[in-house]
Amino acid sequence: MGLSELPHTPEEIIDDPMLMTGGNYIKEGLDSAKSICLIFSPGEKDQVGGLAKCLKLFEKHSVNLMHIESRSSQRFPSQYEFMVECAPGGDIGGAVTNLRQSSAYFQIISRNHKDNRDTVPWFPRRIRDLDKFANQILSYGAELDADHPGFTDPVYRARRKYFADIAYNYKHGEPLPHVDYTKEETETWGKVFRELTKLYPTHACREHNHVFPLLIENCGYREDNIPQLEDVSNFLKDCTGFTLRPVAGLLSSRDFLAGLAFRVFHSTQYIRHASCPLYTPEPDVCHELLGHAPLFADPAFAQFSQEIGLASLGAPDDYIEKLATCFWFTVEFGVCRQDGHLKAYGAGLLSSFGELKYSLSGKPELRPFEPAKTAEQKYPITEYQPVYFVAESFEDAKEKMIKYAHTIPRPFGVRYNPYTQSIEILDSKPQIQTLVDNINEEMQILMDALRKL
Ligand SMILES: C[C@H](O)[C@H](O)[C@H]1CNc2nc(N)[nH]c(=O)c2N1
Ligand SMILES: N[C@@H](Cc1ccccc1)C(=O)O
Ligand SMILES: [Fe+2]
Repeated sequence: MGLSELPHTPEEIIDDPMLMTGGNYIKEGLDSAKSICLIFSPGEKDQVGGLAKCLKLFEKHSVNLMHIESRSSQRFPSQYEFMVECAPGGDIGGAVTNLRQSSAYFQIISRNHKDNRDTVPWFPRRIRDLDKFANQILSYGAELDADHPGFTDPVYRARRKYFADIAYNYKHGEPLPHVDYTKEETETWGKVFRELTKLYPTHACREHNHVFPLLIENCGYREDNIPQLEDVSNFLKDCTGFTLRPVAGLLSSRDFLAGLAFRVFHSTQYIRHASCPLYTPEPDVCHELLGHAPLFADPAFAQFSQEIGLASLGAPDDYIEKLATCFWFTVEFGVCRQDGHLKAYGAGLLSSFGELKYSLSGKPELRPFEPAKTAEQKYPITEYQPVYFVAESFEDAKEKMIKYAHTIPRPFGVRYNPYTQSIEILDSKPQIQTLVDNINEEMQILMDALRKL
């Protein structure tokens, strides 16, 4: 597709005040998995018609654009900043070289990072960018074992397709689709719920046991009812600002962690196959709602999760893998000591009554949680873990994990702006100045409150 075949030509965009202001966009029609995003501000002298000149450059180098937007620059307050998304192909290298020379600010963010080693891997910058993850899941039969318990059951497969469609079609901002679960599905939930709630008082960490009664009271957590994602999401939003969005299955670590930066938790909505309620090789609604959701209602845990998410944005692949491994052995399968007893705080344990019992039985190997070492440990995703890492306390695990996350190299700082629900890339003085001003205002509020105490 050439530039001229885009839904709008560059001239049309510039002439159309609607497209040049605040929320302008060109609808994306292409697969964005391999696109490259360029963020740039034209030099000072190029303010008038700056974008038009740049767009000509892309045309000259036969680069197709999928998306263009303009914002007021946070780095040079009197100037504009542009984000263009280029489809793979054409002479992108030539266009980049040209553009870099004439730009006051220039940054490349690449979705196809493997072929573009010197660029920052793509990451979502606005909350609605999470819509792009929908069809990037690992599926059973392909990446996951084909001996999945539901693989040969046509009724179960049809049901999974139904849930996958909900997730694929979901767009940020919509209410989370309400699902009528079948009698069999509710019975599976009932069995998992009954067995787990028997174990929680002795096996789950204090924080999980503290929040659980609130979910029973507010969100319809009952043996005979599978809670609706919408109700849980609204509850979490009130507690910590966390929200859920439906996902069709296991997301890549990079995408899953990126969601956390926005305090968004990707949640599956289907339930495990009825034949094996005690353990499933994939996350399901039991795992998300019984394992993960309770802790996202805890402010300190919510903050911790978001920090891991922020640390992952734009991180190199090998660091994502290390971060995900630490995440796996803490948030997913972590064990900690509380009052001298071993307790589970990992969601994968708190949702599997088989593995929950097993993990604290004394049989599996236990090692102290030490991020640098834990990050190197290989692990299976479709069977009980052979090794668990024990933290001295829940607090200790969080602290060590955050320290570790901050060792990830990246050429800029990032910050989540909750008002615009977007990630700010902090790499200029004016931005830092704005941040300092904000903190100053918070200090005023603090001092005022202190005086009144
Ligand atoms: C980050 C880490 O790999 C983690 O275990 C993720 C992977 N992807 C996921 N995807 C979904 N849908 N749900 C999850 O709980 C996870 N966990
Ligand atoms: N094994 C977990 C689900 C899960 C699968 C994969 C990763 C994390 C959790 C359960 O049975 O509840
Ligand atoms: Fe999980």
